[in-house]
Amino acid sequence: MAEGQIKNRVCIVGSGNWGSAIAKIVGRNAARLPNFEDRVTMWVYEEMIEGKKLTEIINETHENVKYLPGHKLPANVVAVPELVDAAKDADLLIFVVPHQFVRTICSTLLGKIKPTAAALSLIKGFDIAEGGGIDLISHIITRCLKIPCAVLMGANIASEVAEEKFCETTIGCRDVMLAPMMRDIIQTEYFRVVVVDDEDAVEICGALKNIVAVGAGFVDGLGFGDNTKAAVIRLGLMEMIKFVDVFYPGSKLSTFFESCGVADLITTCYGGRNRRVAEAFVKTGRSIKELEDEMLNGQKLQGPITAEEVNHMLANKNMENKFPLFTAVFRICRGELKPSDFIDCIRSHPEHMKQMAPKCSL
Ligand SMILES: NC(=O)c1ccc[n+]([C@@H]2O[C@H](COP(=O)([O-])OP(=O)(O)OC[C@H]3O[C@@H](n4cnc5c(N)ncnc54)[C@H](O)[C@@H]3O)[C@@H](O)[C@H]2O)c1
Ligand SMILES: O=P(O)(O)OC[C@H](O)CO
Repeated sequence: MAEGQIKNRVCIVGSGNWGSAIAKIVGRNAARLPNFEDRVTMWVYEEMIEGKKLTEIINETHENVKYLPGHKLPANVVAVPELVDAAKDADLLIFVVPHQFVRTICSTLLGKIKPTAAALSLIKGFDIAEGGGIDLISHIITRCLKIPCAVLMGANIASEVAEEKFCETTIGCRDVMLAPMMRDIIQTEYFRVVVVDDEDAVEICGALKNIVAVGAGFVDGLGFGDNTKAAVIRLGLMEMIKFVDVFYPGSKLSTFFESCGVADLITTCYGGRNRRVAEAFVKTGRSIKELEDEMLNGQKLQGPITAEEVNHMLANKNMENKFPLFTAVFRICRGELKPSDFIDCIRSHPEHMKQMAPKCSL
């Protein structure tokens, strides 16, 4: 990051639904804070909208008419179609793309960004690692680009944030020098930031909650009620805690009580896209891919792919039965089980077998 009187330049890598909502916040903060350059670049994966380039529409109208229609972006947010042009001078790179695109983006940026830059990832998801495990997206960014990467996750449905409805978010950042800068460029009166140092657990919460949201959509589609959904949320939370406990030991239980944990689970299981498409999947019997294309107008689902990535690791480690909810979501999305099998899969959940309160090593 630039020090002293030098102003930090920000690039937002991504311009989807969440990318555009966060651009509204970041643009305004950059314009008002003395230690940031006013101009914020926003990399846009170029596409044509009714014969016109999306970048041109955004720069002329200050509205991302495809991914966040009805909301004006600040005029200092400039849409740039070339990734390297957008990112090369940035001191802070805010990554906010569907997780399946991150490796390609990193390889395009390799050697083309400032070596002193820092990153903040808003991406909820994992990737498959060599050797049968999973990779955290922030780790991929750090490893590929050789820059530090903090994370931001929370109960943050983009449309509500864009409407400036009050909410909280969690930044996971171990670097005490970078944390205030990250908070300042993000925080507003209506978007309140809590910074914790438990980076990996924050990010894992953000990824895993999307699997639980798919389960919540299944029970909605099957016509169950709020008690059932509460059970899915609770069992999902317990699997999230166990996942972190087993695979990322040393994380803190308190992180699950931040916005990135319980709060995001609740919002996503009631108001998110993963829930909505999973409900339609049960009600219509059509494929998730078909419904994603039809219902989301180019926006991307993260839950079904994350369930697949997590299952890849659980199956390799022979641990699918320890995470029956994650496993059932994966098998139902894949067509190996019927949606109506969901409750049977979680009826005898390990959480129901405990005789006493769990002993958690977190
Ligand atoms: N939308 C939300 O409410 C929300 C809230 C919090 C976090 N998130 C997370 O933020 C991340 C980004 O989500 P989003 O809602 O901004 O995106 P989105 O779901 O709106 O995805 C669409 C974006 O992907 C881009 N895209 C399509 N094909 C591409 C390609 N081949 N390469 C690169 N980009 C391509 C599109 O141009 C568009 O900008 C996800 O991990 C999501 O889980 C989303
Ligand atoms: O719409 P979803 O299901 O991708 O969830 C959006 C956000 O992650 C909620 O915080």
